[in-house]
Amino acid sequence: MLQINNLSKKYGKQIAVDQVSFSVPDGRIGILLGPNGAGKSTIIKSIAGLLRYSGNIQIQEFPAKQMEAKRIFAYVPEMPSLFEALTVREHVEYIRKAYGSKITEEEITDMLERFELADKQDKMGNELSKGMMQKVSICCALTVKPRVILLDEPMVGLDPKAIKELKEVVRELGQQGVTVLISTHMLEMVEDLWDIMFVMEKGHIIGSYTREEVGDKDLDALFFEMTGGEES
Ligand SMILES: Nc1ncnc2c1ncn2[C@@H]1O[C@H](COP(=O)(O)OP(=O)(O)OP(=O)(O)O)[C@@H](O)[C@H]1O
Repeated sequence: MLQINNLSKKYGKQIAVDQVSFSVPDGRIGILLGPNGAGKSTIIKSIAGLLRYSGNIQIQEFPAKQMEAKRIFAYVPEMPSLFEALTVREHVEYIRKAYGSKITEEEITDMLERFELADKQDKMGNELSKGMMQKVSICCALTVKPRVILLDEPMVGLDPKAIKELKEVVRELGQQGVTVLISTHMLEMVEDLWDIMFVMEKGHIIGSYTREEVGDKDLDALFFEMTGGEES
């Protein structure tokens, strides 16, 4: 479970996020949508512990700032940032050891194969394309075996095969009871993926729906209805 209570963030005098509260239950896939400047990245970075903020963020039963929360939480940033001098495999090993993850060798091999990184295991971080870096970043997050995972624009720069795999992985995570939150502009990429959606505008959540509530209504229609036609 991911729970945000009264989250506020100011940059100087400007209020970027104003008393926002929402939660994503266990095993559910949440998506965070909103026009440019709505405050999505500010929320994501607050959850990931990269910004100072006021309010409470809870990861499972732990406050997000506690070590117990950090151990069960993984974050895929919008811009992958890898160690230049570690190979693909070493990135995964590093995370496995740092988190004391119970991921098995077989699971690592399977994950690297799914993201077409198996034959690139010995490439260094600085020898990878942007898309490959993104895939390594995703694999590092999966290596944690998190209970809560946050993905910021995860499909940007990925090829169609990687997008397909990522969607499948996200669905599998949900089935395993992992809580997922995806921030994205690419409505078509998450159309068939989400369980609960949150739409932000000007620092507030202006609407939230569960899949059950909207039936077959498509995500585009819902989004534009709520934002009055502004581009995502
Ligand atoms: N480092 C910063 N310093 C000052 N203002 C900032 C900073 N980062 C964001 N802002 C402001 O906070 C508001 C919310 O920005 P944020 O990046 O969270 O929006 P967003 O919804 O992620 O937008 P986008 O879809 O364009 O990524 C905007 O008005 C933005 O100008």
